[in-house]
Amino acid sequence: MSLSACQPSPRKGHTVPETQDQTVDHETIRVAPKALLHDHLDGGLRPATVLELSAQIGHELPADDVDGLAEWFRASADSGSLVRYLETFDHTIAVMQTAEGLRRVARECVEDLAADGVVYAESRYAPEQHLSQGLSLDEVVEAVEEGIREGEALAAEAGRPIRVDTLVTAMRHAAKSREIAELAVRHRDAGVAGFDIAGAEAGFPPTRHLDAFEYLRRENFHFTIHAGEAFGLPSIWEAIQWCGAERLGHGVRLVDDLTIDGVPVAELDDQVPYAEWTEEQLASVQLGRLAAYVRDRRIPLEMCPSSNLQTGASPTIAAHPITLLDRLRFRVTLNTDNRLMSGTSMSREMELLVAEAGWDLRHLRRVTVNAMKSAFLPFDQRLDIIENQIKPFYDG
Ligand SMILES: O=c1[nH]cnc2c1ncn2[C@H]1C[C@H](O)[C@@H](CO)O1
Ligand SMILES: [Zn+2]
Repeated sequence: MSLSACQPSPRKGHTVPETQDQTVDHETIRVAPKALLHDHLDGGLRPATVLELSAQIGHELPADDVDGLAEWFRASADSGSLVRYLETFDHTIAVMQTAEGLRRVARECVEDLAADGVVYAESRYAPEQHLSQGLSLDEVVEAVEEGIREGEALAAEAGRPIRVDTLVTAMRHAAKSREIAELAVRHRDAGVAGFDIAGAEAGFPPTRHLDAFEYLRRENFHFTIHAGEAFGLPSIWEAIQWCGAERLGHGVRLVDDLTIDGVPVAELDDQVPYAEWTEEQLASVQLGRLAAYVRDRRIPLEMCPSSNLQTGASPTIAAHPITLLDRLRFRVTLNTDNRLMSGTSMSREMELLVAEAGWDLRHLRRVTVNAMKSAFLPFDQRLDIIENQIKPFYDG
């Protein structure tokens, strides 16, 4: 992909002079420090690792070489339906059933993120899906944390320091969320920074898991909820107002609560890309009560553009609500969701927005700082990363 390839490359030290045109080239994006809040551990395996581990355990795969398998995941996830998208995880979860497999996948995840310039990430997975070979829930968490610490050490040795915390997820169709919430809290001092629910959204509202969320609040623990991806405003409303979610996983359907003269913005006749909207057009957008609450309270949106294209939540990158919500100053963050299923990375998500949605370095800085502000990390540590890693790069 060519991205303003004629732009001057950044100064030595990879900082960007304040006077420089804010368009951004491939190399600047690659080296820019990134913060990632929404990345599934079981959605980010290397195809080569899936092949190798499958061969060891006799698991049958739909392709037998690296490129073929990578393409199979991407194409199969490209179904336009979240439920079908989720079926592809059978092949990654199959090779994450032993401590060794989990440790390796976690280690490689950290190395891959660090190589992409990510300096802080929260990696999530559902321990209840990794019990088929006899591991206990605690053993699953311990294996993942070991792998992450190994990955952090290797990345530091390679000169790419990264901090990775985990979010422990409960599957929303199951009835284990209270037990999983207690598991997360048990490991809070060993790298688990928060809790989440994931899986098919329609038919499985967040309030099914109210007991878990009430428990987590009593424990002063952090949680986010996948909401407003395959289902609309009621799911977001429940996640925030009933369950007390601190952040929203996706939240893309919040756009349904934005109107101009009573018409939802996504249904306007004249569909101009959000990047091209004038200030006057932006000022004419009316926020419904829920959208206004989300913006007023600075509730972070963990947005994942490529994933949303695959599940049908958005038609194109240019028309993705992330650009409108950012321009309206919601607290937007940019994420990968599932790097394997989307064939993506943080750099690629940034490149797509620059190439197709009019983003420049100021947008990338904003979503990066937003993500760090919204991390489930102690305040002083968030500040340290913003001041010492993110701002020195983006502000030059
Ligand atoms: O985007 C998603 N929405 C809902 N659930 C998801 C998404 N991506 C991954 N998951 C599910 C599948 C994984 O097995 C599980 C835990 O990471 O979370
Ligand atoms: Zn997700």
